[in-house]
Amino acid sequence: MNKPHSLYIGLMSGTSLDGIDAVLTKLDPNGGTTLLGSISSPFAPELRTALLDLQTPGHNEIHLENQAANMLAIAYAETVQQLLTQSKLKPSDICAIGAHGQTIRHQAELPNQLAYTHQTLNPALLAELTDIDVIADFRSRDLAAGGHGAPLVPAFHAQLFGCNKNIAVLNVGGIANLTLLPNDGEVRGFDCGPGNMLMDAWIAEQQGHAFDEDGKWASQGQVDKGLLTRMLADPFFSKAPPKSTGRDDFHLNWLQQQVGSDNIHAEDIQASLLHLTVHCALQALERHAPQTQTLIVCGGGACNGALMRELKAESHTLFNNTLEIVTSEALGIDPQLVEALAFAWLAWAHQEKRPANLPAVTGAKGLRILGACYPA
Ligand SMILES: Nc1ncnc2c1ncn2[C@@H]1O[C@H](COP(=O)(O)OP(=O)(O)OP(=O)(O)O)[C@@H](O)[C@H]1O
Ligand SMILES: CC(=O)N[C@H]1[C@@H]2OC[C@@H](O2)[C@@H](O)[C@@H]1O[C@H](C)C(=O)O
Repeated sequence: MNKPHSLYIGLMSGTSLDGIDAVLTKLDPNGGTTLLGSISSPFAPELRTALLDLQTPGHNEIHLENQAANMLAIAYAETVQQLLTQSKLKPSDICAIGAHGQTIRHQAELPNQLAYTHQTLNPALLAELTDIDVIADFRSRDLAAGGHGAPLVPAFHAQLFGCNKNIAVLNVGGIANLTLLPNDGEVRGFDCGPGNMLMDAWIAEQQGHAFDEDGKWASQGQVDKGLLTRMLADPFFSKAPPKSTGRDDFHLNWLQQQVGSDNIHAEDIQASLLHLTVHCALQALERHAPQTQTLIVCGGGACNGALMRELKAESHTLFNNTLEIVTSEALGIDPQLVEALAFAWLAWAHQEKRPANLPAVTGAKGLRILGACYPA
């Protein structure tokens, strides 16, 4: 605290489980962000397996979870070290690290029970290894105040993209989430359904690839109308916000149940999953912000050419050719770094004692300061 600079590091490892996105940013006194450097490091296979195994309940979870939390802290610390070396900086130059951790459970609505969410990470070890203040556990306080603890990026999207136009931001990560930035109203946002996660899971199961490069495999298939209809009948899609989801709700078993005993070609399943992602996002946008003029796409899905083409094609029908769709790249922001930038900003907000949740988004009963600090 009280460092002369306002340099922050943001560390994000999201629901795709593809690795760590790290950014070094300079924060101005109003929360304006200037990106100074970035690194993306894929997870080592054993760490990815350990984190993936924890997504479903299993034997000896407490031990396994703590081991994974330690491994993740070590992987985060190595990434921070690379970022410092690359930027020719030392730990004392950095105000704080905002570290998301890995979501392994997200139970934001439990009938007759208190809700919870859990991002695994050993933040004390990360502070010890880096000698930098670490801010972690950003979601719990919002949940304690009755919110979903997610999505948290809408406040940052408002800061980054401004609120004076009818803009929406679509993050297509493992899960897809929308931020609505109307020019005359409150910032809103919610998770709209699966992003890349089911497509990743299906191509991994069928072909052993981590993801469908540029959506090429999906492009070889046709949407299966029966499968699409069954998938869209999942109650999550018709729920009103606030709403959030994760691997707890959408996973390979969920897909296999929807396919059932139908004999559908594997590439048609992939095409249907791509269409599901596109359709759910645009339908939610049309339902909640039909006046939107520009949709900014970020997250790894922005790098999927087939997904971007289908978003544009489907929007012509739903929005009558009035919706412009761009990736954040067009605005000079790497789509894959937006969430890591958000966690640097959330760390800044914590250190500045500024509330960073949006009750209109998460459903919390009030504004709250997010995160817990582990001093260097
Ligand atoms: N060139 C590409 N072609 C197709 N898909 C891609 C490409 N590059 C990235 N992706 C997709 O983006 C995913 C990673 O996206 P991202 O890093 O935004 O997710 P995340 O941050 O883990 O998820 P979330 O936002 O839900 O927390 C990959 O798993 C893959 O599905
Ligand atoms: C519980 C959790 O980790 N949720 C993630 C996930 O990934 C995308 C979407 O679902 C979003 O709600 C959230 O992440 C971003 C960073 C958020 O909080 O805004």
